[in-house]
Amino acid sequence: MKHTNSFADYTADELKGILLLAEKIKKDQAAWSHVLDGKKLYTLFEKTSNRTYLSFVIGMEELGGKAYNQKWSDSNFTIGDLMSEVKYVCRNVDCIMGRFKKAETTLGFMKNATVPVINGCDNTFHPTQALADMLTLYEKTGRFDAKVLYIGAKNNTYNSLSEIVSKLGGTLYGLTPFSQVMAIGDTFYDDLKQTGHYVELPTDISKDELKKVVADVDCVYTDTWVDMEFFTNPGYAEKKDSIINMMMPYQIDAELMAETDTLVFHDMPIHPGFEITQDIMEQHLETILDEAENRRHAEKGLLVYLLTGTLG
Ligand SMILES: NC(=O)NCCC[C@H](N)C(=O)O
Repeated sequence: MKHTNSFADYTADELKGILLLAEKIKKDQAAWSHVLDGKKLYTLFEKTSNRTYLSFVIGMEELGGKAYNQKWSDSNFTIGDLMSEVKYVCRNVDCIMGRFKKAETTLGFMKNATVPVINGCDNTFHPTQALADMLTLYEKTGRFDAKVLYIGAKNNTYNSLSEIVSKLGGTLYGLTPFSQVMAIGDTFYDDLKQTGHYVELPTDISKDELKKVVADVDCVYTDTWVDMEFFTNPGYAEKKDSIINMMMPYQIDAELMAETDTLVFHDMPIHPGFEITQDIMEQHLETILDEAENRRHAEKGLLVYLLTGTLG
């Protein structure tokens, strides 16, 4: 029984196995349409969602299983003892996917659950997005050891992407002038640096130097400058202008992407005019939609692995 939160809990071979399984299922969906017959997935959303909801619910159905969705606000998890509620849920379902605002809640579920719990994005990690990103990179480059330049806020998506790229032998270059408040261990980034596959770029890097990195990598990746729940944080309105001013020099724009065929990824929802310009978004939208669709395919590989113990 295995939970999915930090990729520190997975070996590189396991991750490659899940991605290859995902690719196999994607190429012959009919052959896998009964593999999870009778299996039940409970999906819980405290944070809002489009891709995580659709990909898990439809993915589970395509594998022969069923997903039962619940809004966090309609649930009883916060009005009583969490441990006993989680244990009760596990008497009913085979797997839990939770998208919670805080890592403490994700970890509370993982500590008490007797079925696999998948983190569907909290304030620290977004592992299923990272699996979809690697599947997309593998499809487009034929390699697991891809080179990725992430430009944007240091956040949940960044953490999981950094973990998986470095674990699979690629290189993650991070240009992250702004950091979200996250419940991450003190040594997380130092440990990544120790791998030799994670490089933090100086925020005063010149545009010419940055363009050289862009030309050298397989993919430039960006995400929203503030996580979705951040909008409701007290004080956000006052901070908004300073965040925009700080981040605007790092926008993915035509000048940065000139004379290169480097891929552009975004985990969506996109905010054109902020982390990426409208023209660059439109130019790379098919790739971004391939990446978004791959949420479902990557999660199908993960669900089959977690619920059957096989990598196909
Ligand atoms: N594809 C997604 O699941 N996107 C939304 C989550 C990422 C973003 N960093 C957030 O937490 O709001």
